[in-house]
Amino acid sequence: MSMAAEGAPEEKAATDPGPAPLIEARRLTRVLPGTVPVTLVRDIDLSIQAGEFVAITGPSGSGKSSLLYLLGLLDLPTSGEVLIEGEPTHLLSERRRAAIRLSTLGFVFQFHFLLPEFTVTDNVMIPMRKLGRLPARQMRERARGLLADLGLGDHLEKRPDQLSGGQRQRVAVARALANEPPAILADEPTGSLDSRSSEQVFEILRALVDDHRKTVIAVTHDLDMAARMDRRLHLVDGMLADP
Ligand SMILES: Nc1ncnc2c1ncn2[C@@H]1O[C@H](COP(=O)(O)OP(=O)(O)OP(=O)(O)O)[C@@H](O)[C@H]1O
Repeated sequence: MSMAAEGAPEEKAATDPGPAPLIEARRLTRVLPGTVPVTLVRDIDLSIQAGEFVAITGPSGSGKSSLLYLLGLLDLPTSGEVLIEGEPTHLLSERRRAAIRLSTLGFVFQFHFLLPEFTVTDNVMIPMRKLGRLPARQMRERARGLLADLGLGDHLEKRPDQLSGGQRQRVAVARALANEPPAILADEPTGSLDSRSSEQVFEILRALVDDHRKTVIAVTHDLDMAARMDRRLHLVDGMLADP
C-alpha cells in the first residue's frame, strides 16, 4: 500500500465529521389540522450531543411538551424531521420507530404512569420484556440493581400505591433506564413533587449526565432548576427564542 493510500492523518481528521448528534431536529414543524389549524412547534433546528443536560423552558402552551414528544418519536412532524444518532426517522415504520424508542430513549413523565397492579420491580422490567434481549432472571436482577441504586432497595416488592410521590418518580426513572438508553426525555419530571423530592430527582438526573454520560432533556417550568442544567432551549409560540 502506498503512503498516499494510507492518507495523512491530519487530512482525515479535517474531513471526518465525527459521531452524529444523538438527537437532531431539522426545520421541525407540527401543525394540528382542523378548521383553525394550531401550530404546536415551528421550524425548529437543534442538535443535542451525547452527555448534554438540556432544559426545555417557555411559557405555558409554548409547545414544550409537543417538542419533547417529537424529539422522542412519540409524535410525527407535519414537516421537517428528527434524526436519532444520524438516522432520519420520519419515514420509518411505526414498528421501527417503536424499536428506536425502546432501545435509545427512556421516558419520564410528570405523572409516573406505573402499572398499579404490578410490583415496583415488575414495572421496571416492562421495557426489558418488550425488548426481549435478556433472560428473565437477568431482567429481574437488573431491575433490582437499578432500584437499589436509586435508593429503593427496601421497596422492591411493593406496589406503586405503597410508595410516596418521590419514590414513585424514582421508580419511573429506573424504568426509563431499564434498557440502558443513551438518552432520557422527561416531561416536568419534578412537576408534581414537593421540593425535597424534586431535588432528589434532579440530583439523580444530574448524576446520570455527570457519572454515566447520559443525555437528559427535561421540560421544566422551574427556572431555578433549568438554570442548573447545562443548556436551555427556550420556546415562545412554538419557536426557539432567546431566554
Ligand atoms: N391535541 C391538542 N389539541 C388541541 N390543542 C393542543 C393539543 N395539544 C397541544 N395543544 C395546544 O398546543 C399548544 C402547545 O401545547 P404544549 O402542551 O406542547 O405546550 P407546553 O409548553 O408544554 O404547555 P404547558 O407548559 O402548559 O404544559 C398549547 O396551546 C396547547 O393547548
